[in-house]
Amino acid sequence: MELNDTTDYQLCFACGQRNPYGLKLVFQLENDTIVSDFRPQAEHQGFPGVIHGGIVATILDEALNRTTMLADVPAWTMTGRLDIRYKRYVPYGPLLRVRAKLEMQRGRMAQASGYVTLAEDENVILAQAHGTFMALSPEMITNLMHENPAMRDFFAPHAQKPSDEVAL
Ligand SMILES: CCCCCCCCCC(=O)SCCNC(=O)CCNC(=O)[C@H](O)C(C)(C)COP(=O)(O)OP(=O)(O)OC[C@H]1O[C@@H](n2cnc3c(N)ncnc32)[C@H](O)[C@@H]1OP(=O)(O)O
Repeated sequence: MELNDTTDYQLCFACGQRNPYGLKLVFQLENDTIVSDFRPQAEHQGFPGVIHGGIVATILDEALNRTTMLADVPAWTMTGRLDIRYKRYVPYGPLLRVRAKLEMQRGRMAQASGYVTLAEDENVILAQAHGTFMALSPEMITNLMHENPAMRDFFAPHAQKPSDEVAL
């Protein structure tokens, strides 16, 4: 299972390593948990010294979204709903850590939860989230691969099987 896009696309705002404006998140698997560390840059602040809530939301969104790769039927998903509780302000400076877990999968829908802490102190939760994610249809993945050939390797396991293909 590939958690990170290593194709020559890599333009996702959260995880694309070629996106000059992106967060360049890299995900790892620790048992059943998706984990990523992130060091905010000056331009990620809202109030001085405080990481913008939208950036925190992006980190949580992307991490929760990745948990659907851990499902019995792994799937690339669209975020349908994301509920965030900002418990404490996220400081500019220290390394951050996000952890996310898949809670359930039923049909095309999955639910996940996760939280952001300082990497050096995971006891204090700064923000936590719960979300609902809907699997991209095989047809959509097939279209994505058609329009973005560079992403074929990434999406191929989730594309339509030849037997599913509709005769033209
Ligand atoms: C390249 C490297 C990797 C990149 C990863 C990038 C991750 C990016 C994460 C994102 O930012 S995704 C972009 C932000 N999200 C969107 O743009 C989603 C926009 N919304 C949609 O496309 C559709 O509304 C959605 C896919 C979420 C659902 O539409 P569907 O047509 O697939 O579902 P439908 O409306 O038929 O509903 C099917 C079931 O799901 C339920 N459902 C749909 N949307 C829901 C929702 N939001 N929350 C809870 N349940 C939902 C719905 O009630 C229903 O339940 P039942 O079957 O029991 O009737």
